[in-house]
Amino acid sequence: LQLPALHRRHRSLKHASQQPPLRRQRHVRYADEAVAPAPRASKAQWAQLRELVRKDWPLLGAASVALTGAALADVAVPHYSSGALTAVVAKDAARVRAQLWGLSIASLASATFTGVRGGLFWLAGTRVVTRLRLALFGAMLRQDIAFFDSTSTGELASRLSGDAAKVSDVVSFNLNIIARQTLQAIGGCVYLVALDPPLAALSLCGMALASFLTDAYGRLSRKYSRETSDRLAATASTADEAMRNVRVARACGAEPALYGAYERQIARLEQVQDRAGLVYGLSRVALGGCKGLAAVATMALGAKRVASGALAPDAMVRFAFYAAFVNGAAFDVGDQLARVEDALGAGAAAFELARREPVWDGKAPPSALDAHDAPASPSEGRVEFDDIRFAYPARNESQVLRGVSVRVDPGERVALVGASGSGKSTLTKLLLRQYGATSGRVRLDGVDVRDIPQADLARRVASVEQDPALFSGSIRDNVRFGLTKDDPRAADEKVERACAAAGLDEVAARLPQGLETAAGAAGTLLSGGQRQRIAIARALLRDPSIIVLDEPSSALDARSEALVQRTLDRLDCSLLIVAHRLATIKACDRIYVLERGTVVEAGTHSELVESGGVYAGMVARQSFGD
Ligand SMILES: Nc1ncnc2c1ncn2[C@@H]1O[C@H](COP(=O)(O)OP(=O)(O)OP(=O)(O)O)[C@@H](O)[C@H]1O
Repeated sequence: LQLPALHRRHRSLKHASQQPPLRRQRHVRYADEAVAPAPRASKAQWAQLRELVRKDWPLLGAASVALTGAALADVAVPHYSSGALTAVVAKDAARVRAQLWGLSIASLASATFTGVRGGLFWLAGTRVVTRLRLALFGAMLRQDIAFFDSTSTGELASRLSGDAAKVSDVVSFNLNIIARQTLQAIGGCVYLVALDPPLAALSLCGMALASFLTDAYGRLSRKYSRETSDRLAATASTADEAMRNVRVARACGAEPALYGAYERQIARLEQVQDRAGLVYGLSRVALGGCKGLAAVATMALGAKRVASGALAPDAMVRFAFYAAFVNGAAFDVGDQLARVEDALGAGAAAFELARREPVWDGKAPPSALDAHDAPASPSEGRVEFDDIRFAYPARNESQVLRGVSVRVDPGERVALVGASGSGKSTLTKLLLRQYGATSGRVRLDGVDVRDIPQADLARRVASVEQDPALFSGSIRDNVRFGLTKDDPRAADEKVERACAAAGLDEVAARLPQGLETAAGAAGTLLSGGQRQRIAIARALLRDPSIIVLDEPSSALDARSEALVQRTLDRLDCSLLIVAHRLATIKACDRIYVLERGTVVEAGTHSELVESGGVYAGMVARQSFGD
């Protein structure tokens, strides 16, 4: 599952815009349509499975040798057990002993080889699931941000855990059983034909009918399996959203509504699982019936042939043993083949995701995973938004930015103000290259941001979001998040300096373990203001040439606000601030006022107040886009 070479992923905007909408690429189907047999697992899925196991060929080779040994030993078992039985009936003690010795050796050999085979296949399966999960997680990290707008994290987690495990079972168990039972069935068939060809032909007809039924069941089960995994992903996504937002849910008394939503998703899942169970039951009835009738017919013909003298009674006993042995093996092969198809059906979405190419434009890929060695370019922090038009991919029809031009010169502080929804944050997202402009250019130091490797862009532009995201780990870990240990910027004294500049030191002094205090999953153990300071310290530590600051309107108290303001004043890098506070705005070199995706005014605080326009109205109302 190596991702294709980078150059193949360079796409033109035109190409990108021809991609089908993301919704259509996903496979969650909720309609309770009649279940039609699904096509066989596609060649692509088999090819991906082969690719996954390729590195484990030595392991699988050794497992196959053990498997062949186990199968041969197993084929010998009915020979000795039927021989022992006929010797017992004939009261031939010497033959009974000889047969029992043979049976003991065959059984011990079978047990040993089976153990080795099982262990080695298990190991191979573990490696496959690890590789698939890594490929999936890497693919997720590489996706364009628009992908995450239309795919829930719960669904992705479900692909990563459940679907990947199913695919690994194919290697650990299913293919292993298929190979073993196929060898046993072939060996047994050879034995049957050698014993009595007409009787063998009848037995084989019964098996052919059973395999036809198994195949039909396999197709249905594959379809159900795909549906089950999609619906499981949907339930995971509902649960994930509810758990992530449990505090809001509690505050709104929304638990019953959330429970109801989950219950509906589970009911849909149950529906498809019920149908799958019914089909499974019916298939067992048909297969069991077919097996039983084939055994009766074989016995009847065998009895006739023994009565006519065409077949020795001893040979008939052997035949009965081997017919049951081959029947069992053939049945298992069919059953396991259905499970393989089933698992590949369930894993199809995971495979597709692992191979999904992010939709992007420009020379550099959108994820730093693909640009480890990008050299740090010198940067002066000059930004130009040049006649930007933009609509979010998930909402193509509504233009959020309509011809916006904004400039930030090196070392300048520039504020974006305007009513909620006017497009201020969106503009900053284009600088961070979370999305690509539909038309127009965003340049950093004269270079289109789409051509700057993501790792380099992350070095030059730091961002402080309105509601900063934190990761599990300590406050210190969160401040140096993303920096490697050998990065000189991650040194303890630098972290402490950045924390002091952001006012985090006094927060840490009040916490039991200072900067080592856990932030809690998603920063739940800290207040909004504390999270904001961590994000500011994180940005300062990176020593960027420009900081994008989406200012919260209320997360900091007056004292912290003054402290952060003083810190910002001392910075010599450029600042692009989505501003909500007069103190911040006044200190800016230029202010752009946005209204419904266009710049309606630009200038300094005093110029704009004097002009008596939209901004002057905001100042009069003391309201800056809240
Ligand atoms: N990921 C997204 N997908 C689709 N539409 C979005 C997305 N993010 C924002 N929008 C829409 O884009 C418009 C502009 O949003 P934006 O966040 O840029 O506004 P803003 O001026 O920063 O507002 P605020 O001051 O409230 O943060 C809004 O109508 C919003 O609904």
